[in-house]
Amino acid sequence: MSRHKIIHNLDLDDELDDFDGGDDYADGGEGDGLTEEDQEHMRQGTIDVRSNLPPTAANVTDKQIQESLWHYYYDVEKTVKYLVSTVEKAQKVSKKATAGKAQGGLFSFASMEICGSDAYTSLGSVGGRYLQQAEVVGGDALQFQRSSFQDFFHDTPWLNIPKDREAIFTPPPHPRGGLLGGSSEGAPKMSKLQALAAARKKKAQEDKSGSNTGVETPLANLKIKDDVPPSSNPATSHTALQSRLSKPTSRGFPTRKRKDSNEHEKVNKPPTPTRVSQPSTPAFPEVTSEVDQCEPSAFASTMFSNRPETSRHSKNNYFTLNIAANTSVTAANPFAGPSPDDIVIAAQSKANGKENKKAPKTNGEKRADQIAAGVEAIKMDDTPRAKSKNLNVLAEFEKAKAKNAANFVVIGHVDAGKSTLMGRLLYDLKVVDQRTVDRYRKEAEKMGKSSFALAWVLDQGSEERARGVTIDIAMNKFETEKTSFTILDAPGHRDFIPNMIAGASQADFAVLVIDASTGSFESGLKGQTKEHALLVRSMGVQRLIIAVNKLDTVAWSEERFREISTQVSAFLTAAGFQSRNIAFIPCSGLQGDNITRKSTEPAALWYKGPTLVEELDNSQPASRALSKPLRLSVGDIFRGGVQNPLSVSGRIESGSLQMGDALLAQPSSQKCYIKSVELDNEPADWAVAGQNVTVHLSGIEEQYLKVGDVLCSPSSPIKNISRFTAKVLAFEFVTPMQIDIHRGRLHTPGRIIEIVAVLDKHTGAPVGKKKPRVVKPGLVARVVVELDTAVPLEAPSRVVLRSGGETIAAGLLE
Ligand SMILES: Nc1nc2c(ncn2[C@@H]2O[C@H](COP(=O)(O)OP(=O)(O)OP(=O)(O)O)[C@@H](O)[C@H]2O)c(=O)[nH]1
Repeated sequence: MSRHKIIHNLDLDDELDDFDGGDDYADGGEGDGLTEEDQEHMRQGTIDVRSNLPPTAANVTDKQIQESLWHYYYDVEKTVKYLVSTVEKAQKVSKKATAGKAQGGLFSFASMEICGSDAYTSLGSVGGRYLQQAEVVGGDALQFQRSSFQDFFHDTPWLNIPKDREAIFTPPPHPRGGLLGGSSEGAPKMSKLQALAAARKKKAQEDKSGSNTGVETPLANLKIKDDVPPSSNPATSHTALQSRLSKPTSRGFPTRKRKDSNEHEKVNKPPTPTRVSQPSTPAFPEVTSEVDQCEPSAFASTMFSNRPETSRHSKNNYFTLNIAANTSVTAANPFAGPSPDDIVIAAQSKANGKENKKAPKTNGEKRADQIAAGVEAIKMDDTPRAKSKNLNVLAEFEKAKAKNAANFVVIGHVDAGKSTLMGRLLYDLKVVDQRTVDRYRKEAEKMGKSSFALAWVLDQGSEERARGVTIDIAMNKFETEKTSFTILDAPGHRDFIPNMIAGASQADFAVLVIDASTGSFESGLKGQTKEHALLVRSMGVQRLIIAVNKLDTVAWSEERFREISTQVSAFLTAAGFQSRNIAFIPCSGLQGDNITRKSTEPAALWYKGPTLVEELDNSQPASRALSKPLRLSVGDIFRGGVQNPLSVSGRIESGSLQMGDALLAQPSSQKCYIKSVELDNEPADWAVAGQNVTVHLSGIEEQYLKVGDVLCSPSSPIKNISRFTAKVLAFEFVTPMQIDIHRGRLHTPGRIIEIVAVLDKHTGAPVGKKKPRVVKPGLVARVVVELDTAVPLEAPSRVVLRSGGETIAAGLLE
């Protein structure tokens, strides 16, 4: 049985009895308090042992026999063996002592030196190891000791000991341990009889001083924390224990319930792994502030491990603290603690005000809220408004003959080389200058991550740089002759898929980066390569450019390129991409081959197709929902414009806006006004669908706006809904279940309450059973989703449904 189990199986009462009896063990009683059964065992055992002892051990007393019998649980054989060996040892000592005496009695004195101060102070009593041994065996040795002692001093006047006969007391070689005090760790192991004698001595001292230290120590170890109500468990409460432990007892031996002669030793050993340990200090600062609390011993912890959790140290507290602590220490230990997905969602739901859900309001509170809302509604808005130029924005847009604008999201498995590829592209197009890249290179080298220098052009966060992983969408712009592009560099790590979804929701098309190096393509395909491709497709992305990257690692093998292209295009067409909308480019982001210039590598000359930038420029201009009502998804909120107004940035999904326009923020239903507009950090009078814009607002306070909200025109507002029907493609098994609903930056909890039908992928007609209980991965189904709170959503928004950190389905609101 494991030690853990042994300790758990101990009976508390038994153990406490042992504590009671442990000291009585040495009180000299001869079986006082023994049960009748024990007395009979003892009587018979004494007879048996005596009859088995050899003549050399004739001097052994009944008391010694009985102590040994008790120790060995009436095992006659062991008792005899033990007593014989003890007598033999004593006789050896005695012989040596005799020899010593013959040499002037110095040996016995030397022996006393070995015993050290114990022997000296316990002279004639117990405690000194040597003397004690002699006393136990009785007979010759002890007599010899005493006589030799007397002999030694017979010619010595009192207190006038000649120098050459003075004792030199040397301390014991090890700190004294065990029952005589001090730690038993590192101390020489006591013999059993030494332990008995030590216990006697201790008892005698306690009797003298009237103190009860013998029970106080285990009691202190068993101390139950004050926050456990004493009455909750009378058998184990502090007072109950104290009264039990300090109860006087007349028994000479502990009761026979003892299971193992070594149990004390066991429970006094260092803490077991089962101990309910406090979390380490740095992670839980709040907990460490309570260091004044007594820690229970290992024994007590084990015995009381079932006690109710205290409010202060409840598991919940640990969990909350853990998250809080880890969010700030991720740089030190990046992947410790809760997953970044948890952190992202926790932070965003906090921003959405969904953390710490309040208790339902009372009627009185509701009435007060209504009155406050009414007052708010009739309040005069005295914020100075920007004067509208009353432009015909669509006509202005036509006139401007602006370049095509396109957003593309860069997706792919973690470490496929997405950021490096985009960093290279920006560097080669001179969007990023040489000095900046040199600086990144030096800094990256210092951190031992020199290969990430180009990725740092996109990965600007210190945590991203320390971890070498993209965490959030990085936005960058560049222009070709025909098009103004916005790069949305998405994280590849599965923990940051919510951020990838936010990026994909703003994209007109996608660049899928695949790591062609040996083994990486295969593992990426099983990982996020497929998931990302499926996600962007479900979110309405139709065009995909596949950058078959890191071809430098496989010597620009055309065969490898073909193999990857074949496998990936088979998967993509199965996922709903049309072959004319997908293109493959062999490239090396690190070396810059086939990104903005054709590769000059001799091994890469087999490729005659376009570079990545050329392929990007071939993209058809994205259609803009210019004539539809305004919908601006809030991607970021900040203060900092002229006179510090509240500013938001995001993509205009549909419609248009201009300075001075009134807006409605949903779901808060707060009205506000556009004070000024910025496009690409330049002031502008207006902006249209498809553009990423910054608007500085007036007439609204921060608490009414959150990331993921929608700004719309008050005349055609988006509605807040708490239930919708959607046509979704299942990535995993879908059943009525708890989910998180993602639309762009909006995340909200809810549940699938009904699976209406599984649908034919091509016709959209219901197939199979009505209201099936489960949708298998790969099938399309119509589901009804209920949200915890009403949010601005409308058909035909694209939503992603996730559960437990996995994307389970994605599709369109109906
Ligand atoms: N040999 C070689 N290594 C490359 C190439 N492109 C990127 N790498 C290396 O691959 C590693 C990962 O590059 P990143 O650009 O951070 O990859 P990523 O896909 O952006 O990573 P996440 O955004 O975290 O998913 C870095 O060490 C790069 O130097 C390439 O073309 N050839």
